[in-house]
Amino acid sequence: MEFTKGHGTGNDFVILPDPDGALDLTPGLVAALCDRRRGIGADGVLRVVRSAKHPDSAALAGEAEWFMDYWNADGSYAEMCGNGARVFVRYLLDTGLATPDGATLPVATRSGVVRARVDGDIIAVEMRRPRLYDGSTAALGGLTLAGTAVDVGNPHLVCPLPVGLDLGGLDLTRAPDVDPAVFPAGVNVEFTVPGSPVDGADEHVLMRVYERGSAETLSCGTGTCAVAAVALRDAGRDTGVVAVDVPGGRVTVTVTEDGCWLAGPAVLVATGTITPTALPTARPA
Ligand SMILES: N[C@@H](CCC[C@H](N)C(=O)O)C(=O)O
Repeated sequence: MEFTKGHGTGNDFVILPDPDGALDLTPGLVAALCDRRRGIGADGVLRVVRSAKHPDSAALAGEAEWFMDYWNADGSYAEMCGNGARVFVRYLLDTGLATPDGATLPVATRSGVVRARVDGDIIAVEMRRPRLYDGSTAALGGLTLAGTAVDVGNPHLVCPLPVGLDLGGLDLTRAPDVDPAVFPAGVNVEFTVPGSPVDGADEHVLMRVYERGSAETLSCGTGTCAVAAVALRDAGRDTGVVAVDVPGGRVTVTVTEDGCWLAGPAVLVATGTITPTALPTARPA
């Protein structure tokens, strides 16, 4: 089984080419591949399959040739992965499965078709405009933090920290407790503090994230979109450009009237061959 390893601002993925959808990809195999000591190690898996060849994307085959079959490290599915989409596009281009023609490149996901633009090292994807819902809370380490629920195709809870709380001091070695009535399918939880002004950005935010299905990651693209939308709302704006610093680097989020562009580096670092029989015993998600 061939693989490529790639990342977007440190959010890392095992990429599996499977154009005809022939691979029997199970939650156990995904978890084994993502195991950082016994497998390859990653926050998630991106299977590269023709849209026409996968039941979740066949209806989108007329709009996008390739389907990003995204899985979290624990073997669960997610509807959308912003950094994954950017790395997926890097893979399509570098392997010649798609050709940059100056226009946007469509990619099918479980949350619909996203469009990508390439500018050298930077890959930007346009996703849906984040939808802001009611407040909820996240509890960790004896703190209960207020946040805003945000839908970016997948669920998020954005919690700006009260003044005086240190972002780096949060213990994200375990999942924050959230309200299961508000998030019955789980949620990605972002914690933020304001940053100092950045040229070309209307707002600047520093963020850490605890991802559903992957634990703390160095970056979460959809999370940065959720954070940007909340920062703009709190600044009294509907649209704008937000620089978001994550532990793995910086992305730029541009919220428009009808969408949200996520831009940042996307890098492929290795290719190789997996020995499936040597992987840790498949375990259920
Ligand atoms: N890291 C991703 C989000 C991946 C999915 C998430 N863990 C979920 O379960 O919703 C991103 O870059 O958006």
